[in-house]
Amino acid sequence: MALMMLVAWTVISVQGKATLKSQTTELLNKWVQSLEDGDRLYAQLESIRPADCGPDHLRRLNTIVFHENSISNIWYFGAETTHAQCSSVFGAFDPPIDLGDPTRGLFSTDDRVTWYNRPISAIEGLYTLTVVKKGSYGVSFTRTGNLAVAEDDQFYVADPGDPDKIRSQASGNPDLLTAYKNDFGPMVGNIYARACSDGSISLCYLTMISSVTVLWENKWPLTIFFLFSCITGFLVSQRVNRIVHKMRSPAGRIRRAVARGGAGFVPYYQPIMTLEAMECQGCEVLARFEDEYGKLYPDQFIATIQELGLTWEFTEIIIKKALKDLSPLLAGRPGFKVAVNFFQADLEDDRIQTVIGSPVFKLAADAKISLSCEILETGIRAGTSIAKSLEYLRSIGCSIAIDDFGTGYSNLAQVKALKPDLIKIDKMFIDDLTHNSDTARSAFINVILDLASAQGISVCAEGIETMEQLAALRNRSVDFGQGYFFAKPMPIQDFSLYLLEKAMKRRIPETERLGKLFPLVR
Ligand SMILES: Nc1nc2c(ncn2[C@@H]2O[C@@H]3COP(=O)(O)O[C@H]4[C@@H](O)[C@H](n5cnc6c(=O)[nH]c(N)nc65)O[C@@H]4COP(=O)(O)O[C@H]3[C@H]2O)c(=O)[nH]1
Repeated sequence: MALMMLVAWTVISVQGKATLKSQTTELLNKWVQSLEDGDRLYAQLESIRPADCGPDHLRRLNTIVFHENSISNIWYFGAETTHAQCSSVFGAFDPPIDLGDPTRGLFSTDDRVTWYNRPISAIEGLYTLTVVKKGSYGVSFTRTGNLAVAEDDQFYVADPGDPDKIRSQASGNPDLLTAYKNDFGPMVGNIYARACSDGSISLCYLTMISSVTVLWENKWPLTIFFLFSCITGFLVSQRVNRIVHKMRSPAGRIRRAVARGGAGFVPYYQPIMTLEAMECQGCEVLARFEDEYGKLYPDQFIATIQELGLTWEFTEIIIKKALKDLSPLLAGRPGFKVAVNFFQADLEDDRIQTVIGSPVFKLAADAKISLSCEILETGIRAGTSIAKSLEYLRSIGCSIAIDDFGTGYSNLAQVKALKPDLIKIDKMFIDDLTHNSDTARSAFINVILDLASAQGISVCAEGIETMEQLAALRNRSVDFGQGYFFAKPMPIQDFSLYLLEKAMKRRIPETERLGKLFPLVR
């Protein structure tokens, strides 16, 4: 945008400078013409007799002014060469006005006219530029603009009688600039530019022309400038919007979190219980996410992770965090299974060596934690190399679980081929399970149980919420269960307490037995 504005501004400046230069040259020519007119006039004026400021004298002065193009007023000084006796515009002065040296300029400002800094109320409001005096007469020129020259920040006024001669000067004098501003009338404004002369004197003619004039006279750069501004403004705002939106979108947030090594991802743990002994034999690791923009739940970010192709990076982050959380907790619990959800994409194709061969498995082995790889039933597709990956995982000590079983369309042969250690029956089959239920879903559970028992595969029921569901599952000899009935997924602090509490309860019968063996003697 800055570049576009620079281009637009350069175009305007170049155009503006050209305009200023031509206007300055025009002004200079008019000025020289005026001076020549004045010179021609003096001889004629000196011949006027009698010069007494009487009606006849004034009429003759007026007649001369009438026929002149560039002369606006004729002054008569008489014997007192510094005192104006009369003028063609103002008539006779009584008493005469002391003008001092009338070869100097007269400047007018908005609210007063100053002649040598002395207000002359009689001619207030009129704009007379310069009086050039020769002999008894002086002339004021028709306003053609003043000629000014500038060198660096010095500001000079040219002598009207000799444009090459500098008569007055000011350095940043605001009064003088104001005076010029007014003398230039509507042309003058807040922009001034220099058009340097080519001559030997290193002076630049300075004129001031309003920015409005410059822009107005150069409509096309102005149009381009505004168009550029509008378009760039629009594009920039769009871009900013997109960036902000991207940053706040789930995709942006997840990408940032993964890039920062998993900041914002927190593993939660949900206990997996043995339904016979009702003991916590393992847990499922379920990811949660929270950053400065708030929380995201798995149904909001799991698909995004897949779309971004960050599946393994994410799984590694979760496994590492879970191992760090659980290592101190599971030291005395051999056989405790930590189930982690895997993405199907990571188990397919050539990812097996690069991805599955990850150091996280070594970390798990070092911490003596047995991982269980959960893979969605919907992820089982014929013709993929998923079986090879699962074989590899099994070889490094990972057990295999088919998650959300019943929601996919895998046939039993496909499932058998994968040789899973565990099948997790989806919650929807558990939802309408009652003690005596004989619905189609409940019949499906029986089929799975038969299949699993024939193949030596364990079964876990997901989403157990009620005592009734639990009873029905225990009656069917389902091995494991998971659900809000036992506990919701929880952060590591709560999960540690949960395990501790369970361990304490297990010891109670022992304590009771001890109590019986060694009753308290009071
Ligand atoms: N209504 C009800 N819900 C229960 C009950 N017991 C457990 N759940 C919920 O059911 C989901 C079980 O996990 P899932 O089938 O693996 O389904 C998971 C899993 O497929 C995926 N997911 C979660 N964390 C991860 C992860 O770290 N990696 C991968 N790849 N997927 C994950 O997101 C899914 C949803 O996870 P969550 O929202 O944590 O939802 C969890 C859990 O909170 C219950 O009794 N009632």
